[in-house]
Amino acid sequence: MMQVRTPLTVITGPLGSGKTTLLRHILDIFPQKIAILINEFGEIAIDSKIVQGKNVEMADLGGGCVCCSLLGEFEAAVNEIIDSVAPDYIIVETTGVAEPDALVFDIQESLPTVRLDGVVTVMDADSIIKYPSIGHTTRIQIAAADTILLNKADLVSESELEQIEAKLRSINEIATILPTIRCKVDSDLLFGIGRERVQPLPHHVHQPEFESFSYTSSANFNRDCFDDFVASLGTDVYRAKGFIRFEDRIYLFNFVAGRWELEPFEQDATELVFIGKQLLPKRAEIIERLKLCHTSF
Ligand SMILES: Nc1nc2c(ncn2[C@@H]2O[C@H](COP(=O)(O)OP(=O)(O)OP(=O)(O)O)[C@@H](O)[C@H]2O)c(=O)[nH]1
Repeated sequence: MMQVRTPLTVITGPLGSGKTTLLRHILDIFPQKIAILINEFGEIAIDSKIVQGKNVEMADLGGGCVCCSLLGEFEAAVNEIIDSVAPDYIIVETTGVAEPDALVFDIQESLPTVRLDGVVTVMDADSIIKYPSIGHTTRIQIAAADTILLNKADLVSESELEQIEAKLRSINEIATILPTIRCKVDSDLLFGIGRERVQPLPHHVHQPEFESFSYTSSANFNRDCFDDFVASLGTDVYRAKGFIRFEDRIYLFNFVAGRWELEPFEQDATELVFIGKQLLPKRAEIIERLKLCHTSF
C-alpha cells in the first residue's frame, strides 16, 4: 500500500514579521494534531518556548540555517516526527534570515513521506514602510509564497497597504495576498492550498547579513531602566526577543524595528537574543548597559 503523505506547510518571512504569532493563532483555531519544526537564528531557542499547546509536538532544528547546511537534519526530524507522533499536519517555521527555496526544493525532491501543501510568507507592513528597499532574502521569501499575509496592517494606512500590495505583486504574480492583523486568518485560507508549482533547484549564494548574540541572567531587572535601555537600542538592533524578569514577574519581550511589546509569560529566567547587521562589535557595550538595570542577584 502506498503511504499517505503528511501535508506540510512552510511558514517563512523576514525577522519579526509575525511567524510565531501565526503559529500561536493556528494552534488556537486548528483542531488537528500538528507537529511544528522550528529553525531559529540565534543561539537560544525562544520561539519553541512561546508556542505551546495540547495537540502539538515541537522539534527545534537548532541554530543555523535550514536553507543549506541543516537539510539533512531537517529530513531526519521530519521522518522521526512522522514515525513517533503521526501528526495530521506538519508546519515548518524557517528563520527570518533564511531563503526558503532550497528547503522547498528539498521537500518536493527528497521527502516522499510528506506533501508540500503550501508556502505561507508573513510580511511586516510597518517594516516595509520604514525600510522600503526589499533585500535579496526577503525577495526570495516573497517569490516562493503561495499565500502572503500582509501582516501588521494596523500599523499602516490604507494607501500604504495598497502601495505594499503592488510591490509584492511585482515580485510574485500568483500568490494570494491577504492583509492581516496579528496574522488572524481563517484556516481554510492557510491549509489545503495544494501547491502544484515545483521549485527548481536554486543557485544558492548565501550571504549572511545578520549577526546575533544572546544574554541570560538570574537577576531581577528594573522596569524603567529597561525601557530606557530598549529605547537606546536604536538601529543597531533590528530584532530582539526573549524573556525578562522584572520585580513583579517574567515577561515575553519582542522588539522589531524600533517597536516593542511586553507580555506576561510563564518562564524561569531572563534569556534574550539580539539580532542586527554588524551587531557583534556592539555586543559588549549593549550587555554593559543592560546590566546597569539589575536590581538584585
Ligand atoms: N501591531 C502589530 N504587532 C504585531 C502584529 N503581528 C505580530 N506583531 C508583533 O510583532 C512582534 C514579532 O512577532 P513574532 O510573531 O514574534 O515574529 P516572528 O516572525 O516569529 O519573529 P522571528 O522568529 O524572530 O523572525 C511581536 O511583538 C508581535 O506581537 C500585528 O499585526 N500588528
